[in-house]
Amino acid sequence: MASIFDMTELNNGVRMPVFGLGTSGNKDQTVCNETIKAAVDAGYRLIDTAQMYENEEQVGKAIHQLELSDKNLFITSKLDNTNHGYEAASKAIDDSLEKLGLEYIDLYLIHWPVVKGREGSWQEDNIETWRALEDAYDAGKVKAIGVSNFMVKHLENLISNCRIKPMVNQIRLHPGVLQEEIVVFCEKENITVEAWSPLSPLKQMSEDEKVKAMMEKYRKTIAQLLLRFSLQHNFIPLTKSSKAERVVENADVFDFEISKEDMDYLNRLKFDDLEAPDVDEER
Ligand SMILES: NC(=O)C1=CN([C@@H]2O[C@H](COP(=O)(O)OP(=O)(O)OC[C@H]3O[C@@H](n4cnc5c(N)ncnc54)[C@H](OP(=O)(O)O)[C@@H]3O)[C@@H](O)[C@H]2O)C=CC1
Ligand SMILES: O=C1CO[C@H](CO)[C@@H](O)[C@@H]1O
Repeated sequence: MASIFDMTELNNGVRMPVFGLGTSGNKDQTVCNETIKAAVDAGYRLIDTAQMYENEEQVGKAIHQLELSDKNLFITSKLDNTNHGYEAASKAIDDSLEKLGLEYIDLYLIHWPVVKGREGSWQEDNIETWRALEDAYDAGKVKAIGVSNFMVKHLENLISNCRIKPMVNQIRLHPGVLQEEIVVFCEKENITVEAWSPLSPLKQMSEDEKVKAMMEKYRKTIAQLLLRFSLQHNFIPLTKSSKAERVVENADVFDFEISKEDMDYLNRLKFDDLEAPDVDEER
């Protein structure tokens, strides 16, 4: 991976940055302003928010301070679990556009496949909700549409019942949680994979002697090793910090390559306290 400015092409031809800034937990306007400015200065172009994070307005304000047209930002938001269903989802997309202060959103995702009150009918629910995303796509309100936390059965159901195939699936991925079945499925279906919480094993890995040796060998922090690991898997990592200096540190991952032997070691790591979420649990 040569540069933070590299782009990948989605299955509809839209180009998406290969490295992203997460914003979950950053609601404070000053924190949003400082971290988003630091990110864009460091080369991040993809910014990930969600209705659930209750910060679309703050993220919108922060990006509008940056002379958006010059910076070519790629903004993602996600449908809140309470907004499933055609009517509610259509309205929710308009709400996101308004809160973000944008004419269009680059990527809009269904956040979770199984939600409260609709757990017994997730198949129909996802098909109906997806129709709202398809119509918003046709109307130019969103430039790409996708899903998050969808496993193979959820995607199979959607793909066999939709007009427009999802372009992206955003799932939890890091050493210890590699979710191979869904990753291979997405590769086969040409659905781009984003990795959420890529830094989850920071603490666990800090106690690992081999990882400590890698830090010396590559002269990188564990956070940087984890983000590089994600890039070498061809995932788009989304990483968040409330501190501008960490946002900058996390972007400094395009000048080294983790060897195959070290990747194999990181791929084999397992942690008792880190696992993939149970996506069938209602939310
Ligand atoms: N689709 C989904 O269901 C989900 C999507 N997401 C998305 O993915 C994004 C990333 O996931 P998230 O778990 O937030 O982020 P990360 O995996 O990047 O981890 C963030 C945590 O690590 C800390 N951190 C960040 N950088 C460093 C560093 N260099 N050194 C040490 N600690 C560091 C942060 O603390 P501090 O802020 O104090 O620096 C924070 O506690 C989210 O923000 C969100 O946009 C996340 C979860 C679920
Ligand atoms: O996007 C998200 C941010 O973090 C939350 C708590 O871990 C998740 O549940 C959610 O999906």
